[in-house]
Parts: sequence; C-alpha cells; structure tokens
Amino acid sequence: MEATSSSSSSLLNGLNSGVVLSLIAVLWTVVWQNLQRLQLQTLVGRHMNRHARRLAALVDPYLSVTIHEYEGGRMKRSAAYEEVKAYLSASSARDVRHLRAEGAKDADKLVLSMVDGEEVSDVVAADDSTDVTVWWCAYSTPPPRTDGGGYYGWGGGGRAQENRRYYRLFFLDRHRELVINTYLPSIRRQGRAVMVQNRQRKLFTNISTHNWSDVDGLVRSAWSHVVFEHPKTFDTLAMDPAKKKEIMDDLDMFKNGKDYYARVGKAWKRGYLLHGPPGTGKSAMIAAMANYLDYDIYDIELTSVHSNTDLRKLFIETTSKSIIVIEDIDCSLDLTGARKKKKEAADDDDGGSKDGGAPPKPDMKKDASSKVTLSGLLNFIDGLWSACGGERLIVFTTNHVKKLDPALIRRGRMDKHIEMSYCCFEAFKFLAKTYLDVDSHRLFAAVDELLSEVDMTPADVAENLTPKSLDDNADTCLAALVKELEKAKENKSKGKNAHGEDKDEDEDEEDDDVEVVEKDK
Ligand SMILES: Nc1ncnc2c1ncn2[C@@H]1O[C@H](COP(=O)(O)OP(=O)(O)OP(=O)(O)O)[C@@H](O)[C@H]1O
Ligand SMILES: [Mg+2]
Repeated sequence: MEATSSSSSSLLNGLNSGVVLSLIAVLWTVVWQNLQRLQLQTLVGRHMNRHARRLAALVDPYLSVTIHEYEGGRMKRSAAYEEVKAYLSASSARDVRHLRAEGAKDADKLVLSMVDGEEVSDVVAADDSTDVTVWWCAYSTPPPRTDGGGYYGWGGGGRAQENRRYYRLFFLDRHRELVINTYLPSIRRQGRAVMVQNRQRKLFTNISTHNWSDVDGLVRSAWSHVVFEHPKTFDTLAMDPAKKKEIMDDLDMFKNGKDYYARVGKAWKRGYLLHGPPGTGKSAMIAAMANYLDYDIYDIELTSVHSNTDLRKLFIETTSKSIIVIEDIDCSLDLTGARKKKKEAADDDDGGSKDGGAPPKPDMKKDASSKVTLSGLLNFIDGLWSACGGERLIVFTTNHVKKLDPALIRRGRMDKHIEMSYCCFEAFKFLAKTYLDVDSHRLFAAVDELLSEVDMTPADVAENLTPKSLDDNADTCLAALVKELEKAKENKSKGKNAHGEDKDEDEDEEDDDVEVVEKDK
C-alpha cells in the first residue's frame, strides 16, 4: 500500500503542473460534452450547466459579446439589441422559465423575451458540419447613481428610470471567427425578419424639450409613443379616384425608390403638403398613408420644441420607414416671415387670432420660449441632417396654404402638394357606399345638384350619412343630407357660411389658395 502510495506520489511529483491542467481540461471537455448531449432541461440541469460552464472556462476560456439596449450618450435604442431580442423570442418561449411579454401586431399574440438572469443556448453549424453551442444570457444594471447616493428610482425629478438591459453572448475562443463573422450577422438578419412579423406600428409625439434632462451625460428619448391603430385606409377615404390612385402610385414609387434616390443623388425622403379647409380629410389621409406604407408616425408638436438644435435632435431620433408630421403648420409657430407681422399686430390689438380666423386653439398658442425659426425648419426638411437614415416622408398640413412662406413649400421641400377639397359627387357616392352600402338612390340626383352649388366637407357629409338610431336607414340618412345641403344653400344666398355664420375674410382667401396650387401643379 505504502509503496503504491509513494510511487504514485513520486509519479505525480514528476509531472509538471501544465500537464495536470491539460489532463483536467481533456477530462472536463468529455464530461462537458456529455452534459450537453444530455440536453438537461430541468432546473437542476440548467443550474449545473451554468456552473459547469464557469468551471470549464478556467481551462478553455469563454469569450463574450455584450449587446446593450441603449447605445451612445444619447441613449439611442440599439437596433442590434432589438434584433437579438426578436431572434431569441422563439427559443426563450421554448426553453426559459421566466419570461417577459409585450404586445405584438396580432392583437392576441405576445412577443416573449427572457427576464434578467435567464439564459438560452443556441446551436450554430460550423463549416465542418459539427454543431457549436453558444449561450445567450440576459442581464441588467441599475441606472447611474445620482449625486445624493442611491440609484435613480422613482426619485430623480419624479421620473422612473428603468434598469439598463443587455444581452451577453458566450462562446468558446476557438469559435471566435465563426461567431463573429457568421453567427452574429445571421442572427441580426433573422431578428429583423421576426421584427417585421411582430411589428406594431407606433404613433410618436415629442416630449417638451424642457423635460429632456441629463442623467450623468445620458439624455432621455425625445419621443414617447402609443401603438398606432387608426382604421383609416385608402379604401375608406373619399376622394376623386384618379387623384387617389395618383397619390398611391406616388407612395409606391417612394417606398420602392431606394436605388432611384441613390442613383440621382437625393436623400431618400419626400415632402407632402396637405392643404384644404377643416374636415376635408387631411389627418385621415396621413393615417391612410401610414397604413398603406406600414410606416410609423412621428407627430411633431412644434410649440414644445424650444430651439432649432432640439428640432434637429428630434429628427435624428426618428427611425426610417416613418412619416414625420407637422399639423397646422401655419398656426404652430410664426414661420411665415415678415409678410405677416403687420396683420398680426393688428390682430393682437383687438384680441384676434394670429391666423385671422377662429381664436387659436389653446395648445396651438405660440410658446414664448420656442425659438424655432423658419430657417431652422427649412434645415430640418432638407439640410444635411435630413439625409440621415432615409425612407422618411415629411407631411405638413395647413388650412391656409397662402400664409406659408414660399421657401417652406417649394418643390424639393414639399415635393407634392395635395389639395383636400370639399365633397364632390364622386366622393359622396363613395361615402354613401361606405356608410350606407347603397350604389344608387332616388335622392342621388338632388345631392348631385346641391353639391355642385354649395360646399360641404366630406366630414359633414359623412356625419349626415351616419345612422343615429336603429330606425335610421339609407332613406332617412340621405333625406337628412339633402335637408342639410338645402340649408347650406340658403345660408350661402344670405352671404353666410355652411354653418349659418357670417363668412369671414379667410374663407374667401381659401378660394385664392386653390388657384396657387393649380399653378403649382
Ligand atoms: N375624404 C374623406 N373620406 C372619408 N372620411 C373623411 C374624409 N374627410 C374627412 N373625413 C372624416 O371626417 C373627419 C374629420 O377629418 P379630418 O380630421 O381628417 O379633417 P382635417 O382635414 O384633418 O381637418 P382639420 O383641418 O380641422 O385638421 C374624420 O372622422 C374623417 O374620417
Ligand atoms: Mg387634421
């Protein structure tokens, strides 16, 4: 016994420590590979996997790649993080015990991802057809400390600061090339494809720039969003069919125009100016465009933007495949240059509104601290920054096209001017079909004649065609419309507008606007 013991100890003494480590490494690799083969899915198994891997790393080092949810000082959301999250959603749903769920495009579906501390493995086929296993782990760290110590929680100006999440990929050193050159690009591609399937369109609005506060050099996103669920489509938008087709063709050309824009050396963006009286479907048209193109909408409230620099930052944070909207551009800010100054002063004296019509909507009042200028807006539309990212539509709406500075709406900035006009007979027939499901009716002739004599917006026509009780049907709704049109005709002959109010200067000006646009065309 003693001899054996002494001989084995002398044998061990004879071996250098490097050989011992190599032996352990070989032994460990065998054990480890068997563990892998067993594919233990129980809690104990997965727990063991994790510790076993850590132990194995002592002799066969693991490398890691970390992908943070936010990148850069601007706290811009990382596309890579979202792609990895999307890619891992299927395997997380299958293998992970604790999951986080978010809504998906399909109202009943959920997009699942693993919570912090969970991990999933993935298998990559190497060039020699062997399977290589890699592991993804989810982590998070608390946000940076505030001055007073402790982490940002519900304190810090009352803002909730979420943990910073990240994924870390572990793989063996010998698979470095395969993982970096083949695996990672491939999961980004696959992640993007999953994102397209699950994507919910979003409606963003800008947060007042006063609230973009710094947290240790990091700035909160300038946009907040809700899921965009507007039902309006071109199928339910009443307008001249030829004009509608022209707009849809234009959108198609834009969406598929990546190569064209690159070839002619233009930034991949297009400006639309929608103008016309209130209730003619300008906002409805934007919703239809977003649904048609499958784009997000960024609705900029210009009065909450306090400088040209902030406006540029807002632009940088928009993603491609989006429509950037500024509604009622004429009354958001004083962007009309010196031409309006005199009239404004007069309006201010007698307490009137700046756009000469109805009093300004409370949220449309010019913010005293807003320093966005016309030149800032011009730069926003077609300055050097506007080329960042590509595939963006910029849409302005206005009720008073004539009041806008020509520089703002010239071609190249607002490439396509679309006039949204009062309801014509074609549009009426379309609305009658949509709202009442009738193609013809004895009252159609009367409506046709009256529409050629008086102006009524599609919004008003649609309201009259909407059944108000279970007793309402096509007959009663059309009769109500005819009555309303006759009333409007009577008001017109008395010099009043369609609603029986005295006509103001502005309404006359609108007629001139039409001429301007006709010339543009
Ligand atoms: N051409 C149209 N076809 C179908 N519905 C319409 C049309 N125009 C307006 N409507 C309906 O009328 C309502 C008001 O339309 P919308 O808000 O788009 O008008 P607008 O031109 O944006 O008005 P404003 O200038 O006051 O913002 C919406 O419910 C919309 O669905
Ligand atoms: Mg509108």
